[in-house]
Parts: sequence; structure tokens; C-alpha cells
Amino acid sequence: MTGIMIRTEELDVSYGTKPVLEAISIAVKEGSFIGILGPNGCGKTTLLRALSRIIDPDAGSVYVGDREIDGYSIRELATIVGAVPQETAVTFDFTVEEIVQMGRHPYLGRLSSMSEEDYAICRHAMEITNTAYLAGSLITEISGGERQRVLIARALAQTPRVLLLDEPTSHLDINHQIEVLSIIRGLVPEVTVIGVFHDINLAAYFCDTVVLMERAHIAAVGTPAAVITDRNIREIFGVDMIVRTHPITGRPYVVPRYDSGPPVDHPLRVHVVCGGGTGGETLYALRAAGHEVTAGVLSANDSDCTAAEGLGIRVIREPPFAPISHHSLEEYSAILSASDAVIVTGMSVGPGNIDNLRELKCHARPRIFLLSSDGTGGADQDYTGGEATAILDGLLENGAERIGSVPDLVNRLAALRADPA
Ligand SMILES: Nc1ncnc2c1ncn2[C@@H]1O[C@H](COP(=O)(O)OP(=O)(O)OP(=O)(O)O)[C@@H](O)[C@H]1O
Repeated sequence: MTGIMIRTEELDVSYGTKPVLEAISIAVKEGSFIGILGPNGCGKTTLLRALSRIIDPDAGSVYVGDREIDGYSIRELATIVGAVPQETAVTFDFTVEEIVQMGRHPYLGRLSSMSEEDYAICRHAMEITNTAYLAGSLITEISGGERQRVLIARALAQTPRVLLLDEPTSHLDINHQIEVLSIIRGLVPEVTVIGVFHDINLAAYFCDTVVLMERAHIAAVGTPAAVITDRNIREIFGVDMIVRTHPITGRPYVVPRYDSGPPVDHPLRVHVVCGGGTGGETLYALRAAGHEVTAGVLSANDSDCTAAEGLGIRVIREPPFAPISHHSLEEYSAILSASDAVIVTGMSVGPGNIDNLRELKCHARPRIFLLSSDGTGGADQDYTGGEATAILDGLLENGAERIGSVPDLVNRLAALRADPA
């Protein structure tokens, strides 16, 4: 054994005259969990089919262990490679138990029947996939999610060394997705697993290696962190996603960067002074309403800074725990001068961010809206010995408006855009 469990060399596959895989070369290490990702129709299922010899390539080779896949008998290959197909429709009235027992067929002689050991292996496969309670049910009379788990049990009953899974969790609810993938993860490293995923986050969490495909080709291979980047996602899936590192798992995860709303005529330039999570909803709503939004000055480790950057909003930022620099204040001052409106959220104000309010006090020109859920327009907490409260009170005396909710703010700015006077 080479340490490589399954590999392809320059694999070409086509359906009729349509090339679907072109010169695919991958090597899957024994005992690893590989996730294949890619847009619809890029060839993921076809690659799995080639790896299980369901289809023959036009050119190139598939190796299982040290041998070319064609060198195995069907029966021998089925003892090594188990596959769970994407299409789970089963039309014959077999019981769940019978379906799972089919997984033992490659091990049975022509006339021999199942041994005690075969039954025990099937029971174990059903236990770990939580399908034992369905044993006597007809496969045609259980839910799609249950059927998916039964087909995984059948593949496990083959006691394969390689498990190929085509969207193993597509019919499963979130609880069963995690349960089934945890079970499959638990089979590693005794079993080498190759799975097609549509859920990038599940692949990132469960897989050691991710293969990103793009129209018949492999675009990237590597650790989830190396492959799941905003650039790769944008280029391959054609969608803007926010890619972050999960604070607990250390794995990448993606969330959509939802579209800003349709472009509006004469958008307002709106600056948001926020912090500590008070600004996220406002930033999102103002951007969705089509305004040109800026934010800051914010500390780089503030969740509002993360939210602004995730939304593609220009943000004036300082390194974590650094005071607001002269340079940032200049930039902030220039933005305030150019803004049509400034929103101050009901954030906590302390020595680290009081300069935001001090600077704003000097800028009478833009419309100022003090947004707080209690409608008072005050700071959530004032850690400045009253200075922040005094500045906000002064702004109100000079015409700043109190706003009690984000929808009210959006409506107020819409009115302002329609009638700047
Ligand atoms: N049996 C077939 N005959 C002809 N064309 C096919 C056949 N199966 C798949 N195709 C085509 O081959 C291409 C690759 O299909 P494949 O199922 O491998 O893609 P996929 O990446 O798994 O897609 P999805 O994410 O939608 O499941 C697609 O354009 C598809 O329409």
C-alpha cells in the first residue's frame, strides 16, 4: 500500500460527445475525509461514478490501492469501495433490513447464506446509522431522510475501506446532518471517505481536504482553510460570500453577503458611529436601502467592524485596543464633512471611543440622528464621567433627532432623500 488509497490519472469522462471530466488527477490519502465541492453540473457525481467504476473513462486511469480499478472483479471491488448514490429512490418493496443485508452480498458465495457474523455486521451498521428501529419497514414507506440513512447503513454493511458519498445529507434535517456526518467522520481513519457536498460549511467542518471543482476541472485542492476563500468562492460559484474563521472550530465558514437593495436615485451618504454590536442591523438596513454607508472609527476587533467589512462598507478602523489615531480622526472628520447624515447608535462610550463624539460635536453640518431602542438617544453606558452624555444632550439641543428603531430610521432617511430641506 502506498498510503494513497484512491487516485486518478488524467481522467477524461464524457456523456456522448459532451466532455464532463477533463484530465482529472487527484490522490486521496488512506484514512482521510475528502469533500468535493463545486457548482451544479461541474462533474462531482461523475467523478464519484468513475471512482466506483459505474462509468468508464474515455482516457486516463483510476487506481484503488496499488491496482488499476479495472483489475478488480465487481465482487472484490464491492468489498473495498462502498457507494451511497445521490438518487435515493428505491421502488421495490424490500424491508430496510433486507436492503442493509444487500451490503453483505459481495462476501457471500453463490449458494451460501448469511452467517452470524454477517447479521452482526448489518445490525451494527443499522445501529450506528440509527436505522435499527426501521428494520421491518418497507423502504418505499419511509421518509427520504430515513432512506438516506438506510443506504448509508447498506454501504457500511459492505465494510468498505473507501466510502463514496454523493450529497450524503441532502435529505436530512440539521440534527441528522450533523449526526450522520459525525458517524461518517468516526469511521475515519479506518475508512477513507470521499463525499460530494453542497453545504460548504459542513465540508469545511468535517473534511480534512477539500477539492473544489469547476466545469470538468479541479480548481483547487487543499485544507478547508486554503481552499474555502472568498476569492475562490466568488470565482467558482459566482457569489460574494463572507468567509470567516469559526471562533470555536478554527475552520472556515461562509455566510452570504446579501445583495444591497436596488440602486436608488440620489443615495444619501450616511455615516454610522457605532460599536459593540449596536451597529450591525443599522449598517445592513441602510446599505439595503441603497445609501452610501460608511462606519467608524471602530476597533478592528469590534463586531460592528466585522459586520461593516462583511457588508463591504468602508470603515475607519484602528488596531485592537489602540486609541483613535490622529490619522483616523482626520479621515473621520473628512467623511463627516461629506456626509448627508450621521447616525449615532446607543453604544457604550468610554475613553476608547469618546473621540468619535468629540469630533462630531465640531461638525454641525450633517443631519445627526441618535438611534437608541429606548428612544432617548442616549448612550447605553457612559464611562466618560458624563462627557458623552453631555455631548449627546448638546447635539439634541442643536437639532439632532432621536430615533427609536432601525425601520423608523430607514423611513426617516427615505423622507430626507425625497425632501432634503
Ligand atoms: N447520464 C447523463 N447523460 C448525459 N449528461 C449527463 C448525465 N449525467 C450527468 N450529465 C451532465 O454532466 C454534467 C455533470 O453532471 P454531474 O451530475 O457529474 O454534475 P454535479 O457536479 O454532480 O452536479 P450537481 O451538483 O447538480 O449534482 C452536467 O452537465 C450534467 O447535465
